[in-house]
Amino acid sequence: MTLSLFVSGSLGLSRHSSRARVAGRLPYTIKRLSFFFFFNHQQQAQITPEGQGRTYEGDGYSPNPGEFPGWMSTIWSILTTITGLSVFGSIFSGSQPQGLENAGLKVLPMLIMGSMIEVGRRLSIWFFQRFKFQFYLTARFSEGDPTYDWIILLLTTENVWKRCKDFKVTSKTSQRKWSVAASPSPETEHAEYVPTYGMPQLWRWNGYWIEVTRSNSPSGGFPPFFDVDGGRPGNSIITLTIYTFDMGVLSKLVETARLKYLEVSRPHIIVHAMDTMRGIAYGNGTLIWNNVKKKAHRPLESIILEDGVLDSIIRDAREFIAMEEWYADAGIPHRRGYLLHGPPGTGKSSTIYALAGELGMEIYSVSLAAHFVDDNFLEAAASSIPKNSIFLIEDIDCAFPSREELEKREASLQSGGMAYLPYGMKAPHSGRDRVSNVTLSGLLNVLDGVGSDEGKLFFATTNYIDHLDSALIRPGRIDVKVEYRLAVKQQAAALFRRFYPTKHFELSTLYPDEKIKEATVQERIAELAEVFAGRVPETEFSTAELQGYLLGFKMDPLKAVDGVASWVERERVRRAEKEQRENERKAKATRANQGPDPNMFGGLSLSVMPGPLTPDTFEVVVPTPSGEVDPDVAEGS
Ligand SMILES: Nc1ncnc2c1ncn2[C@@H]1O[C@H](COP(=O)(O)OP(=O)(O)OP(=O)(O)O)[C@@H](O)[C@H]1O
Repeated sequence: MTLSLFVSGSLGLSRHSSRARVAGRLPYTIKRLSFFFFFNHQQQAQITPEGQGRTYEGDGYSPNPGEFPGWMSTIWSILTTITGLSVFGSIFSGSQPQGLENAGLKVLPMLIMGSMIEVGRRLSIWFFQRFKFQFYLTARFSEGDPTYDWIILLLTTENVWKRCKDFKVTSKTSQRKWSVAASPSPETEHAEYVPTYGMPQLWRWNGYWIEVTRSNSPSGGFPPFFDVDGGRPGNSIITLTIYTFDMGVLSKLVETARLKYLEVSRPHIIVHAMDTMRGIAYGNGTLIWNNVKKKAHRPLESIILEDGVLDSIIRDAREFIAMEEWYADAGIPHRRGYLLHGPPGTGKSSTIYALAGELGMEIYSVSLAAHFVDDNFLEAAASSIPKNSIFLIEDIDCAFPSREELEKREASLQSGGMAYLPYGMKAPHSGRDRVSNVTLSGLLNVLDGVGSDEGKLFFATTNYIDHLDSALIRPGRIDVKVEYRLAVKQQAAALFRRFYPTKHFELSTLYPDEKIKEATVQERIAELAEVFAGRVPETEFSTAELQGYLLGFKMDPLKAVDGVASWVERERVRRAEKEQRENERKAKATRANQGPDPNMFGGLSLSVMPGPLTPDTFEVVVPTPSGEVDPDVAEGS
């Protein structure tokens, strides 16, 4: 009775309520109780980091199956079923109040029991949640973000996945894959073993227990036809659950991972690009700098430029990095833009890679010609690049013609025969007018905006500086312009010396026949280098071309020197022939662009023959796409 009164009171029922009313109000009261506990829980859920193994749906809470002891739920459902049946049975078995009274008397203790069990269950969940929220914190690392690479490297080096039994095996390439050593001598391995990290792992780090899980984010409904490390669609997410009160543990862990990453990647140059397939799949805002390549560190000495050029670039970049505070004080955005321009194969890209290695920076390279890169994508890409990185756009001119170029084309269309093009026919070069979905204003915004802030170096390369819009290369966007030229004699000689390091040669092999002189190997190589450079005409060949020639004589500097003059002649002839072919092609294109002669209709030439116009008196000449007349003339019929 006491218990019954207590429950009645706690349920907000008056002592004067009849038992029937108790039975009637009970479901409502239980609901209210549930709401009370749910409400408390939901408050907590709002401050809970995501991904903690429970689901919150709408405004209700449903613990995941198996999360909380299931026996309580079972007992509760049995009790409520029995109770419900008894109540309804009692109500409908007899219409007399006496019957109802008896039913209430029998059922009430069971109801109370059930309610108490449910209350207990809810309370336990509530305390359990609070305990967990107090004692752990979670951190999520998404693939594509630089922190993902830091953490996965730490997990790999700490052998967190050593119990993993599921691997994806691929052949070794320059693509970075975070594989684990499958044998005692991984250097001799020809394959890479990437754990698929299917099972959660428990890891003890610096005295803290950490639970590591890997999941894949939803692919946004994109068909799962492409593969990721785990062989499943979607962007991989590493979740760390650290059992601690102290938020500092997380930042210490991330910093340790970052330092480890820097240490491991220092011998390489890391180049991030966007993965095409994922670019499409996650073009809806999620950026994936996931195509990561490791390149061998390129020593600065291996870059052969005219005296002082390389030094001045490095000095400028170092000064920029060191003067962050000065920029902030002066209210100038801390960014610096470099444009390296000049003929192909003169060392523009090589300079950037060597510089990245020297400054310990990673390169984030975007191709404006990629079909999934538009203004929004570019802006998001640029702003997701971490501080102290190089943002690189190679061949920036290929994305769009300059305003001047467009005006020229416009004028040519106005004055030329293209005005006569029949409806629906495209100008031959119209497909090349826009090889990119990025607009000039979009690119300017990126260079001015957040993407270029925060200590990032922006590098662009081009073979045609005069094709670039003047707005693009004005100071503030491009601060330093460096011209690369075809090789001068001093570069040819330096390249020769680099090609033939003294340690590989005996003096006897550096002299023809027996005319060996008193000299060191170094002196002899230097002498040969001067002869070589003397035979290479100045600013006629790129460094890459000279390198290509020398590669044919890797161990034979004498032959390289002997053959260079005839190679120069052969190259000149080849170039002249190429130029002639190019001129002919241009002439044909111009003829085609000049439009039809007065006898042309819709691109078809009509030659009217004297006499009456019958099907036998005209011929249809079908121009080929290049503007040439098809030799197979179709006779009118
Ligand atoms: N100045 C140079 N010093 C050393 N190597 C060079 C130099 N120029 C070119 N090379 C060599 O030639 C090859 C191509 O060089 P690189 O890609 O840097 O030229 P680029 O100017 O960027 O060409 P492009 O304009 O076609 O991109 C590389 O293998 C590089 O080693």
